[in-house]
Amino acid sequence: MIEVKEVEKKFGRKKILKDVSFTANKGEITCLIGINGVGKTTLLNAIMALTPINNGEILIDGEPVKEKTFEKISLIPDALTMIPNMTIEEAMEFMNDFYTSWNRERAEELLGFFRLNKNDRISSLSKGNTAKVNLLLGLALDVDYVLMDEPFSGIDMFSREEIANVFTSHLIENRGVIITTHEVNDIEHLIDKVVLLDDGMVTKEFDAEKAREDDGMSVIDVMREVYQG
Ligand SMILES: Nc1ncnc2c1ncn2[C@@H]1O[C@H](COP(=O)(O)OP(=O)(O)OP(=O)(O)O)[C@@H](O)[C@H]1O
Repeated sequence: MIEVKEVEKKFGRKKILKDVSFTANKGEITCLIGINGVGKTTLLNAIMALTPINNGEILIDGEPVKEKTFEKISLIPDALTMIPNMTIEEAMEFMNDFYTSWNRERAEELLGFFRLNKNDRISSLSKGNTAKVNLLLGLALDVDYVLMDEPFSGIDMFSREEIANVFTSHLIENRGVIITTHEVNDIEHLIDKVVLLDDGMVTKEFDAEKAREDDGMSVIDVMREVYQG
């Protein structure tokens, strides 16, 4: 389980995260929702210990992040960080050399799943295919937790659909996934848990399935209630 406890984060004098607490379980998709600039990326970076926090605590399976933690958690940023001149295959080789947790078989499977050509250069890829390569590189790591920053942002409907299909496939099964987004339309049916962020705090944390079954409310209905009163 990922436990975020009373986390506070300042940039200079500006308090971005004031008091953020939530949990994300293995085998579930947790969605962090909030408007642009609310601090979603900062929160993912904090979980990965890529940015220091000013207060609070973050635990992965009951322990603070240490070197070994990176063998069980990966962050897929909102942009691909590979050298543009590389082919997809070279990027995969690079990952293989760099990470002991790289799973060649899963990488090949993802390549087929996304119908990507491994001889294509990264610089020549469409936005949708770039997003897919980015996901491939993160999902092919054998880790328990995957953090994804806006995986659906700025890409066409068909690519979004293909990416959404990954979430219901065995390629995700049993892992704990945290996704950030400011639009839930495409992925509403995939989400197990929702964490709504506003003004540096968690305004609501709820089980999406339970809201559907018990109250007949979609994630968007709950958001409307919280944000518009
Ligand atoms: N390194 C930094 N130094 C100073 N301010 C920063 C830094 N990184 C982020 N911020 C500020 O922190 C706030 C939260 O940024 P963050 O990128 O975490 O938001 P977000 O919710 O992910 O937004 P978006 O949906 O636009 O990606 C923004 O006001 C941003 O300008």
